[in-house]
Formats: sequence, C-alpha cells, structure tokens
Amino acid sequence: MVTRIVIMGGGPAGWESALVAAQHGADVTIVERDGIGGACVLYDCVPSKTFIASAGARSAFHRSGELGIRTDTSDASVDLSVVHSRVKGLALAQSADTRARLERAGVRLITGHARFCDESPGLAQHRISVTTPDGGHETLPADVVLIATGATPRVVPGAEPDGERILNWRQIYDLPELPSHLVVIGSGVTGAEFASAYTEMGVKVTVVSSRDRVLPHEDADAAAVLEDVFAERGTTVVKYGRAERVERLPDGVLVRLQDGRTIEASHALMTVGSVPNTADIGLETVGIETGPGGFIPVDRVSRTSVSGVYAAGDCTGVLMLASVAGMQGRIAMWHALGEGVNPIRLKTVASNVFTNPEIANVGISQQAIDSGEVPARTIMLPLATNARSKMEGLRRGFVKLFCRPATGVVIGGVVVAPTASELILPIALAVQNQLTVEHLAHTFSVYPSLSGTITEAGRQLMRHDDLD
Ligand SMILES: Cc1cc2nc3c(=O)[nH]c(=O)nc-3n(C[C@H](O)[C@H](O)[C@H](O)COP(=O)(O)OP(=O)(O)OC[C@H]3O[C@@H](n4cnc5c(N)ncnc54)[C@H](O)[C@@H]3O)c2cc1C
Ligand SMILES: NC(=O)c1ccc[n+]([C@@H]2O[C@H](COP(=O)([O-])OP(=O)(O)OC[C@H]3O[C@@H](n4cnc5c(N)ncnc54)[C@H](O)[C@@H]3O)[C@@H](O)[C@H]2O)c1
Repeated sequence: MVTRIVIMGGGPAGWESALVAAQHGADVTIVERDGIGGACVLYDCVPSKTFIASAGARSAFHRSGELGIRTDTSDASVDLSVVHSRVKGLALAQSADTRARLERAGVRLITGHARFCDESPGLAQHRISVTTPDGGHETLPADVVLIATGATPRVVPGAEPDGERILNWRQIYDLPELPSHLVVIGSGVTGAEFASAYTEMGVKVTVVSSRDRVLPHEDADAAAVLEDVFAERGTTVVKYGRAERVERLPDGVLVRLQDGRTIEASHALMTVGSVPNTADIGLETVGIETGPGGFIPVDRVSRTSVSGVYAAGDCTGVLMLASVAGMQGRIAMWHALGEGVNPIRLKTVASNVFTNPEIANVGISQQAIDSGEVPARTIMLPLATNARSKMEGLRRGFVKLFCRPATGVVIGGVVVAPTASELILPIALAVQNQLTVEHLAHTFSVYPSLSGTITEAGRQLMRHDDLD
C-alpha cells in the first residue's frame, strides 16, 4: 500500500523530507502558505548570505590597497538597489529551482495554510485541512504527517517593526538607502552577521548585547576576534543592554534600554530571536502539546508524542539550522517508511557564523572542556604565522582542535578565518568518522594554504600523545 504523506511547510525540513519520501515511493504532498524554499530561501538564510557576499566584496576592495592594488576612489560606493535586487532575485530563483526539483520528483505542491482537523486525538490516520489564498478548502487524509512550519521573527512589545525605521531582518531589503546609523538589537548569530555586514558596507553600527559579549553561545575566543574587528572599524558594542522600547523620532529611532540608557540612531534592526509557527496548526486536535517557547518536542528520529506525526526544523527548536532541519526531515521519512535509520547526532553538526572573519565550529565546545564536562587535549594555533595568511594580508583568526586525551580521536574544533565555513569540513569529517589527530597530521595539505594550520594542529596534538 502506498503511504500518503502530508508535509506542512516547504522550507528545508519540508522539501528535503519530500524528496526522500518520493524517492521511496510514497504519495507526497507539501502544503506551503508562502513560497517553496520556505523562510530559509525567501527571507532568512539565502537573502542574508547573498547580502553578506556583497558586503564581503566591498571589504575585499578595501583590503586591496595593502596588497598594492590602488583604485581611483578612496571609498567603494554601494549601489544598494543592485544589491537588494540581487538578493531578492536570487531568493526567487532558488525557490523556483526547488519547486521544479520537487515537481520532477512527483511531489504534489499546494499553496495554502495547513492545519490538523482530526475529529479526535488517538486516530491512526490524520486529516489536514488546507485553506487556499482564494478562500478555498481541501481536506487531505494522511498516514504520516510531518510538521515543518518553521519560525517567525520575535517581536518585543514596544519595539514593533514598522518596515521603515524599526526593522526585522526580513524587511531590510526594501530600504531605499543604507542607514546612516544602524542599531542592531540582539547579538546572537543573526545580530552579529548583520552588524558585521553593515559595518563592511560602511554603515555606522551600534550593537546592543544583553550579555558581556557578542555571540554568547559561540566560542569566547572567536567572539573576542569579532569584537576586535568591530572596535577597529568603529562599530560599538553596548554590553549588558536589554532593549525595552524603540521609539520613532522624526528622522530616526530612540532605543530605550531597561537600565535607563538610550541610543539614538537612524534605524533599528531587531534580531532578538524567533518564535515557532505552531500556534495555529490545530495541534490540539491530535493531542500534541508544545514545550517551552511553543516548540514541538521530538525525539532523535523526529517523532512527536503522537503516532504518525513527525516534526522537523525550526518548529522543534533543535539547533535552528537549515542543515539540521533537512536532516531531521530525512530521518523522519526514513523512519516512517521503515528504512534503517540512525538517530540524529547533534554533536557532529558543523555550523558557521557568516561574519568577517567567519566563525565555524563543530563538535564539543571549548566551554564544555574548560568546565570539566568533557576531558580533552586542546590546541589553538593563530593563523598569523601561516604563510598563506601573510600573503593574503590576514592578521586575525585561528584554528582550535580538540581530541580525546588517550586515543587522540578528534572531538571538535573551531576555525576563525575569512573562509572558515569551507575550512571546517576536514575537522567535521574527523569528528563524524572518529578520525584521530594522527590521521589529520599525516594528511597532505597544500602548501601554502590556510588548511595547513589544521594539519599542523593535528601534528602538535600528536606530539603530546600519551602513547609516544
Ligand atoms: C537571518 C537568518 C540567517 C540564517 N542563516 C542560516 C545559515 O546561513 N545557515 C543555516 O544552516 N541556517 C541559517 N538560518 C536558519 C535557517 O534559516 C532555519 O534553520 C531554516 O529556515 C529552518 O527550516 P524549516 O524548514 O524548519 O523552516 P522555514 O524555512 O521557516 O520554512 C517553514 C515554512 O513553513 C511555512 N508554514 C508555516 N506554517 C504553515 C502552515 N500552517 N501551512 C503551510 N505552510 C506553513 C512557512 O511559510 C515557511 O515557508 C538562518 C536564520 C536566520 C533568521
Ligand atoms: N549562519 C547561521 O547558520 C545562522 C544565521 C542566523 C541564525 N541562525 C540560527 O538561528 C537561531 C536563532 O539565532 P538568532 O541570533 O536569530 O536568535 P538568538 O535567540 O540566538 O539570539 C537573540 C539574542 O537577542 C537577545 N535579546 C533578546 N531580547 C533582547 C532585547 N530586548 N534586547 C537586547 N537583546 C535581546 C537574546 O539574549 C539573544 O542573545 C540560532 O540557532 C542560529 O544558529 C543561524
């Protein structure tokens, strides 16, 4: 019998699971209320990384003087309408590509809002009611449902985005010109990325961090490098600052912090996290209760508490990354369709903060090692002594490598470099496959290359090997 699968949401969790389910012969429908690709492709990940690519091009131009390349102008100007059209065009193209791929795989795509409409909890089959934009209705019976509804920017009461001066990250691509002074409220990954990008675009930026530093959940040494860069470029970080309100002024905004401090700027960008889209999808009709923050609790094969209902991606609050969303979705489908499946291993997830420089990490954190939670041998090598680094004019950045004390098995690492997102792969490969520092040490890296510092880190940890 063919399994009927309904997927609520067409982001990475939804589209990746649909592709796997279709490949295994299931009858698959995705209901997406907005565009295929989800918030990831249309508003969050893809647009921000495209914008950051333009910011990176401008900063590369600025560094070229040091390498002996001069241009006529002292400042690289930004054609913002070109930057923004490129961002939007690329997002739409990526959405269209994903749609075409799903259609080729035989997935049915419906535009509309999906919600459960089971007559009572505990039924073996589920029903999804779809409301289409023209007000039409359709009810879809399903043997398996995947909830992949994603998340939406959190709104601080008293600082509601108006799309003109008080903005969330989905609204910035409609600005007619660059802000003269942007205050970024929230210094998590989203806040840090936009603070860095606008700094590179030549905008005066102030970052409000609720903690003692930017990127409170990332490696402390890496965050310190970013703060150094911010200080050098004139970007200010206001620490221990929690925004209470953002008021409109005739020509800008006034940010009021809880402790009474105020910041005046031309624009405010709210990057204070996301809330899951789980409120209006009829979870009560199937008997699923959300956990803290409204996220849907799932196990490591993406099962909810209700048989036949799985959840994946940002709506579960499990590492809010596109890569994790996709993997949770695939695992859900393999499990639902009776394939052998390994539960998700979050300690092997590689992630990257797309600041300048980038910050990538994988595996066990320095903090877990320092607190004694995980025993490890560690090494931190600056990139400044790497020959390629010198040639490129890079003064900042480092490679950290962590391994098990006795066996030398690599359990984690951090890279801070302009291309850290690419350089983390050998460490991620080692963590995933339980390779040792010796494996890294004996691997040829190109000379000269930044990755040479990764193999060197392997050699230095090997030197201290207990078995020597
Ligand atoms: C600014 C920013 C930058 C990011 N950059 C990165 C990055 O570089 N790398 C990375 O790995 N991650 C990044 N992320 C995180 C990444 O975007 C998310 O983890 C990812 O989008 C989660 O995918 P998803 O499928 O769960 O949800 P989404 O991509 O949010 O898709 C969910 C979809 O479900 C739809 N939907 C919701 N409710 C319903 C309903 N009832 N019926 C029908 N459809 C519905 C929504 O319209 C949406 O299209 C970034 C996040 C932000 C905010
Ligand atoms: N490159 C990437 O992969 C990427 C990029 C962006 C986001 N993401 C993911 O999305 C998730 C969410 O990240 P995020 O940065 O959007 O949210 P977050 O919740 O991680 O960070 C928001 C920050 O804002 C602070 N904050 C909240 N209210 C505040 C207030 N009133 N005033 C000042 N500060 C306030 C919080 O303390 C927190 O530090 C993360 O899991 C992240 O990994 C990933």
